[in-house]
Amino acid sequence: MAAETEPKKIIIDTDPGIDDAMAIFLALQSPEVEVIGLTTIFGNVYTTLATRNALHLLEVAGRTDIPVAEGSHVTSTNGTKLRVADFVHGVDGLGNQNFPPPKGKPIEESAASFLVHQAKVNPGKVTVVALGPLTNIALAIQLDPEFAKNIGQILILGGAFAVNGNVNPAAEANIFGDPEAADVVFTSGADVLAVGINVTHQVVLTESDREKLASSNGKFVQYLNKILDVYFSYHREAYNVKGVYLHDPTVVLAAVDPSLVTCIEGIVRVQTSGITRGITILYNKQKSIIFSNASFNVNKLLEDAMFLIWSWLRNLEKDFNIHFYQWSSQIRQGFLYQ
Ligand SMILES: O=c1[nH]cnc2c1ncn2[C@@H]1O[C@H](CO)[C@@H](O)[C@H]1O
Repeated sequence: MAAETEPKKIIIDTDPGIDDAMAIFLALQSPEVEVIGLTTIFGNVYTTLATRNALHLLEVAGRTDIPVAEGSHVTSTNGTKLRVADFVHGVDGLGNQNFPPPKGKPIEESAASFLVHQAKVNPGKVTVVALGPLTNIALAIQLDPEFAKNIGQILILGGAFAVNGNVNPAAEANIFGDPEAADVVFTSGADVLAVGINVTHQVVLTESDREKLASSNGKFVQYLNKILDVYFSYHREAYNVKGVYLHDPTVVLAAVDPSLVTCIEGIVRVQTSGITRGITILYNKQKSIIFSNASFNVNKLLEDAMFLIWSWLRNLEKDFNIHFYQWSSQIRQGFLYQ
């Protein structure tokens, strides 16, 4: 008999957020992972609203057994001038739907302390899926010098590797939200896998995909269909695309099925000042340069989005009860790159 593999324990650090909602539902629908907690952060919304939305999404999913730990309200350098993307996700972060307030409450422990604690009791076994600015993760690293060693892997939705950013030509939104924190994480020595917008902009849920989803009466798809309007409008106006980028779900897929992922390895640093504040620089070691600073550590970048949409749909199909398999051949032909 095949040995049962234990599901991978994940903590989702999140700023919900429409694509965060998709990612959280996707994780809850995937038996390969066990969501052991949500930690919250500013980004798409302020932290207070992120906590409220995280609790709400767990109530929608019927998973109030999962704890929510509230994260930092300020950046890792105590910055209070936060850039919040309500123009992408609506003022409530969930497509302006006026959902009722959640019944549940966050736990007493802070996000950083929850991360430290969980990594300590399950050394090497916990994956953090970081979907917002990296403040909580940097605080965890600063709180416990052992955290970078204890944590299994840190998967990051962030960075714009060799492409323009989405906040400005240099910076991607999550890195821009707290560049100092991002640099702490990339140089921490932890096992870091970054999924930049150079990848996620290839993972598009089109209008016709959405129509197919809408024809399902699954609970998650009905909910997502409601909140997606605002996200579609934003993408049409800002990027002139007839679809939405599946940023956060792509990172969850890298946790659910690492075999989908091809990576390149290199050193990543984040610029923290000037007009390129928030830019992510990858040095992929094609040329041997001797650095005077020996503390650089190697990070991995998700390189290839080829099979991700297919896989995303495969997972949600459990709820959507419709069939998408014919799409995989299209994806193999490379339409993602057109
Ligand atoms: O133009 C933008 N400005 C700010 N945030 C954005 C923009 N486009 C997408 N996102 C949000 O930032 C993360 C990816 O960078 C995603 O969470 C996405 O929803």
